[in-house]
Amino acid sequence: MTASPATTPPPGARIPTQDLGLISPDDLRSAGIYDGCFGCGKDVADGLQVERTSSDGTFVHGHFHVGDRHQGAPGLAHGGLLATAMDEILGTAAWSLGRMAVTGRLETDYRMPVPVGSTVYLKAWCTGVEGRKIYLRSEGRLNDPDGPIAVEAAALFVEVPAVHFTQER
Ligand SMILES: CCCCC/C=C\C/C=C\C/C=C\C/C=C\CCCC(=O)SCCNC(=O)CCNC(=O)[C@H](O)C(C)(C)COP(=O)(O)OP(=O)(O)OC[C@H]1O[C@@H](n2cnc3c(N)ncnc32)[C@H](O)[C@@H]1OP(=O)(O)O
Repeated sequence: MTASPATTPPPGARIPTQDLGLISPDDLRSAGIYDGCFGCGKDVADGLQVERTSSDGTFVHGHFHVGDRHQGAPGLAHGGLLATAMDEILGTAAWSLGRMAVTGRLETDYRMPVPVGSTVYLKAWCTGVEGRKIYLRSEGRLNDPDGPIAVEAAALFVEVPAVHFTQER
């Protein structure tokens, strides 16, 4: 992955090990908080419906199925949707560290076309934290957790206060 300086942690940035586990859409729904995410909302018919499957303090994993509604070129996934999938799993990795954070910068490398009908297996991990800045990487593999890398990303997430998500911001 060719990451820019903005998404590369500075020397000495620490890598946190805290793992709060996955916050699933079901958790959010039952808490009455949130059900409308384009990336993971189960009831968002045209969304990606990314399913998060595990978190072990280093890596978070998930997957999604590429449907007709995700097409760009005929029969192939749209690149913007693949970037969205990267954003989703990167955000999951940041939040599973107990950090309320939003995407500041997202860089994506597309390595292979992703056909409609594929399942993309997602993985993300933190490469360093400095102050409010959280550096992360992710990858999406084709049709198998160990399949070829079709898309990969580097990102800078920035920690924000809860008011970021309210009308009062
Ligand atoms: C997000 C999910 C919400 C859901 C909530 C509900 C339930 C949660 C449950 C589960 C969550 C699980 C998973 C999450 C899933 C998906 C994640 C999706 C994430 C998104 O899809 S989220 C939407 C897109 N996102 C935005 O909508 C952000 C808009 N934006 C801003 O809100 C501000 O722009 C902000 C806050 C980014 C910074 O603003 P600010 O004023 O607070 O701080 P400031 O500007 O000082 O930046 C501080 C330091 O970051 C550096 N920095 C900032 N941006 C940079 C850039 N682009 N390039 C290089 N460096 C950058 C500065 O250079 C400085 O660095 P330094 O400290 O060294 O000077």
